[in-house]
Formats: sequence, C-alpha cells, structure tokens
Amino acid sequence: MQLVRGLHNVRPAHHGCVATIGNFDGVHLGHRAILTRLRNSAARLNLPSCVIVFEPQPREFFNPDTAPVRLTRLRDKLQLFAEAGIDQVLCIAFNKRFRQLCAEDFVQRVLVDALGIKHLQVGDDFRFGCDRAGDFAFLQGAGQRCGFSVEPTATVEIDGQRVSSTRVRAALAEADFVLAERLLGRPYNIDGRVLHGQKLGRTLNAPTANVQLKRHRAPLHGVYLVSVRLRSGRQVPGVANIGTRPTVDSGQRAHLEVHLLNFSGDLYGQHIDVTFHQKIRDEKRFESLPHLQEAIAADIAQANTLWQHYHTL
Ligand SMILES: Cc1cc2nc3c(=O)[nH]c(=O)nc-3n(C[C@H](O)[C@H](O)[C@H](O)COP(=O)(O)O)c2cc1C
Ligand SMILES: Nc1ncnc2c1ncn2[C@@H]1O[C@H](COP(=O)(O)OP(=O)(O)OP(=O)(O)O)[C@@H](O)[C@H]1O
Repeated sequence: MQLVRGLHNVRPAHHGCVATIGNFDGVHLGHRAILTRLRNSAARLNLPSCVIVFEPQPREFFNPDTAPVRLTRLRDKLQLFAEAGIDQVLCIAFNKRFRQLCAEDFVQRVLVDALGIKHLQVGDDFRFGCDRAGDFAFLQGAGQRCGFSVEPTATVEIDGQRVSSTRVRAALAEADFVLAERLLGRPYNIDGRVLHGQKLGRTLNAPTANVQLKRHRAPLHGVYLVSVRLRSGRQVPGVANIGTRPTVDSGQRAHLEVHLLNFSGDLYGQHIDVTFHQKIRDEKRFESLPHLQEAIAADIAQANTLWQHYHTL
C-alpha cells in the first residue's frame, strides 16, 4: 500500500482510481463495509483503490481541546487499511487553506484534477465540505457532470443502532469491551514502544512497562485487566493503569503502564500490543506511596483471579 502525504505529492501515476473519503477513526465495521465495497469496485474496474483521510481530523482542527479522543492514530489506520487490501492512501493536511474549500472545489481539485477518480464509495449519510453541503445527492450530481459513479453503502447497524466511532468511544468509556470488539470487528488494543519511566514501579513492588502514547488523551482511564503480546508473539496477562498518575505526577499527560503478571524480563525498546479485557477500578490520588503500593498489590491479586476466570471461559 502506498501513502501519499499531501495533495502536492499526488503524481500523474495516481490519476485514475476508485476512492472513498472520511476520518475512519477506529476503522470499525461500518468503515470496513465501505473498504470491502471499494476493493470490489477497484477489482471490477481494474483500477487502484484509494482512501482519502485528513490529518488532523477536521474536528481536531476546529476544536483541538474538545474534539473527541482518537481511537486510532494515522499509523494504526494505515495498518488496518493495508490489511483490508487498499492500494493507496491520500492523507490531506487539514489546515486553514484547505478548510475554505467548498464542496464543488473539493470535487474538482481533489477528486477530478488530482486523482481522476472513476468511482466514489461513501456511506449514505456522508457529508463534507466547508459548509458540509457535500451530501450524497450533491456527490451524485457532481459525478454525473465530472464522469465518475457514486455508490452509497447502506448503514451498518448492530443491535439496531448505527456503528460509529462515537459509539465505540462510548463503549470504551463504559469499559464494555465486548461491545467495543463487536463494533470494531477486533478487540480494542493500544500498541507502542516501551520507554524508560521514573523507575518508581520497582520500589512499589510492581515494575511497569511504560508504553509511549503519542497523544495526550486516551479513550480509557483507570486500572484494567489486560493481556500483552510481546515481540516474540508470546501473550502475557497483566494489569494496566492508564491515566495521569496523580499520586506521583502533576502533569496532564496520559500514561499507559503495564505490570505483567508473574513475569520477569527486560522489555525496554520493545513494541508491545496491549489488549483490554475488564476494568478493575478508577485511577485515584493516594495520600502516600505506601497507600498506592497497597492498592497496586490488591489490583495485581484481583487481576490474577480475573485472568484465571478468563482462561477457563
Ligand atoms: C496496577 C496499577 C495501578 C495504578 N494505579 C494508580 C493510581 O490509582 N493512582 C496513581 O497516581 N498512579 C497509579 N499507578 C501508577 C503508578 O503511580 C506508577 O506506575 C508508578 O509511579 C511507577 O511509575 P514509573 O514506571 O514511571 O516508575 C498505577 C500503576 C499500576 C501498575
Ligand atoms: N455504520 C456505518 N455504516 C456504513 N457506513 C458508515 C458507517 N459509519 C461510517 N460510515 C461511512 O464511512 C465513511 C467514513 O466515516 P467517518 O469516519 O467520517 O464517520 P463515522 O464513522 O460516522 O464517525 P463519527 O462517529 O465520528 O461520526 C463515510 O463514508 C461514512 O458515511
């Protein structure tokens, strides 16, 4: 799969493709339905498939402080697009200049002049453009004028409700990992490199792998039963805290720290994959380090018990 970063990097060789547009945050089952149909259209027309995404996502550009927390970074989305068999991704920088493009100009400059699309696949409720005037009817009209077909994908629902990134965030906030997995079509996980922490964990009798979170915010908060896939492929149960660590830290930045159960070994520098199974408790500010140490010991005991249960399911 080829990544094209920015409209200025679109080359004549990219001209002539089938495309879809969106945020695709989480790459959930609704998104996957679009990607499957895009791939089918690409095969039918013998053209490459192209996903157009924005970075930052438009709401992050307009309201950086209140935009919904991300489920997937660009890197995660790219991996999932590649797994879905997409040929190319055009990542457009959503900036001051770009936001002024009206729906007509977007179609002309991006879809027609730059990409020369022959087919567009979108959800039936998709809207875009500076005034969100670009809805399905608009796209169909534009397609007739400019020579590309437009196909809607019917809304994918689970339990009678639309699958959406918003719904996945809500499921995670309620620690409903079973629903999150059904919506995503895969278990929810966070991956990243293990960094050096303050090395306090050892003195708390709970050495932790500090996983680099590229963003300040995370869709989860608290202490969770997790399992961790190591570089070797081995899966190890653990207990994780995701939060700002108010007992030892005054910053606002979210940290993900995992204590692996009954494990010893050096994980620094490794890329690990953390899957969340169940919430144990909220993160708290403790009076002292001994109080925190006691709470972590209880978390570890509870995680050990919960994991036995998971194992025998
Ligand atoms: C299972 C677990 C639960 C935790 N719960 C809390 C908590 O409730 N409040 C808090 O301030 N920090 C909590 N922490 C974070 C610890 O403060 C942190 O892991 C410790 O300071 C070690 O940090 P270091 O790895 O940077 O040395 C928790 C960590 C673990 C592993
Ligand atoms: N459940 C769904 N069924 C079918 N298509 C969907 C579904 N959800 C999103 N899409 C389509 O996927 C494309 C990308 O959607 P996008 O990520 O922008 O929105 P979204 O998933 O609805 O997110 P949000 O919850 O933030 O509104 C669009 O064409 C959209 O219409």
